[in-house]
Amino acid sequence: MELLNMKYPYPIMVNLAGKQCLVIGGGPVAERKVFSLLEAGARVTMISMEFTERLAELANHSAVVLHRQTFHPSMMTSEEFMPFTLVVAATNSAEVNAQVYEFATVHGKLVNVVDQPELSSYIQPSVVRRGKLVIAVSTGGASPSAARKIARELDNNYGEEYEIYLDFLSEVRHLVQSQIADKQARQRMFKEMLDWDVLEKIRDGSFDNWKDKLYLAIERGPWPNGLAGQVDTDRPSWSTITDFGQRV
Ligand SMILES: C[C@@]1(CC(=O)O)C2=NC(=C\c3[nH]c(c(CCC(=O)O)c3CC(=O)O)Cc3[nH]c(c(CC(=O)O)c3CCC(=O)O)/C=C3\N/C(=C\2)[C@@H](CCC(=O)O)[C@]3(C)CC(=O)O)/[C@H]1CCC(=O)O
Ligand SMILES: NC(=O)c1ccc[n+]([C@@H]2O[C@H](COP(=O)([O-])OP(=O)(O)OC[C@H]3O[C@@H](n4cnc5c(N)ncnc54)[C@H](O)[C@@H]3O)[C@@H](O)[C@H]2O)c1
Repeated sequence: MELLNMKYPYPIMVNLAGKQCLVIGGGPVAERKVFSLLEAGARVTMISMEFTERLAELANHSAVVLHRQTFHPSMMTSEEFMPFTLVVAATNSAEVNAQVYEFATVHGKLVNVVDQPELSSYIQPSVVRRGKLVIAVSTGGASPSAARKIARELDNNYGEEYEIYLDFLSEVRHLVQSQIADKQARQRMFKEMLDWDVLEKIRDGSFDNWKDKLYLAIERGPWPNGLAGQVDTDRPSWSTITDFGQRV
């Protein structure tokens, strides 16, 4: 079976809020990994002989815990290792990084090895963030520069307005879920509301006013309870959901 031979990375968004993560190494690459872990709300512990200035500064503000020492598997009993959800091997020694990998894998931890993508159990993509919208680009280690370049292109195409847009979509989705009982009606609404010119409204400053009117209209209803197509004439008809948002 074709599927059995596939070995593509499995793309998931991991919730690391409040999770303990361990980073071995304290150079610029470790620093980059630590900043993205902190952005995800992780609690970071580091082991390294040396640390960059910014890492030392983070430690001064209690954002990370630093252990200034050489990594050796024996220095951590498995009990101590238990709290770590994931591990990053970011020293400049391929041998030490491979040791970290072995050690972490034996203990069932997710591990990123910065110089050996083939060992990594996860690879870090290049990321564009707009609030709830996360666009991740990966080449699976083939060309980190290409991943970065493509992410920059997306960065130019998806402006800051997407943060407000995603908050809006999330909010209106909850509102629709509470107001429209019929599943088909809801799903059609979710699809068709993407055709409303919301991004345009955010850009031209008319969004807040329009949103208030839209929410009132959704709350006012009434919305169909029957099957698609069986809608009373005084209710917003199926054919007008697309332009419902434009008319409020
Ligand atoms: C996306 C990003 C995320 C991040 O790290 O935060 C990331 N690398 C970034 C930048 C970058 N890295 C390197 C350059 C120099 C130019 C070049 O070499 O191309 C640049 C470009 C730059 O700095 O502009 C050098 C490099 N990187 C790796 C190796 C080792 C090797 O290939 O063996 C070497 C060679 C070391 C050497 O030999 O000197 C390995 C990995 N780098 C990855 C991720 C993973 C694969 C991502 C993928 O392709 O899917 C992977 C496998 C492991 C991992 O880290 O998970 C981040 C962009 C952040 C942003 O968006 O701004
Ligand atoms: N994944 C990526 O995006 C990427 C990008 C560039 C480079 N790299 C690779 O990452 C490696 C690290 O890059 P860097 O610029 O941060 O290197 P660096 O040389 O500046 O820092 C290495 C760090 O590892 C620590 N270290 C070394 N041996 C150790 C040990 N036995 N125990 C504990 N700490 C130890 C050092 O004290 C230092 O803080 C590079 O050698 C390169 O192979 C990866």
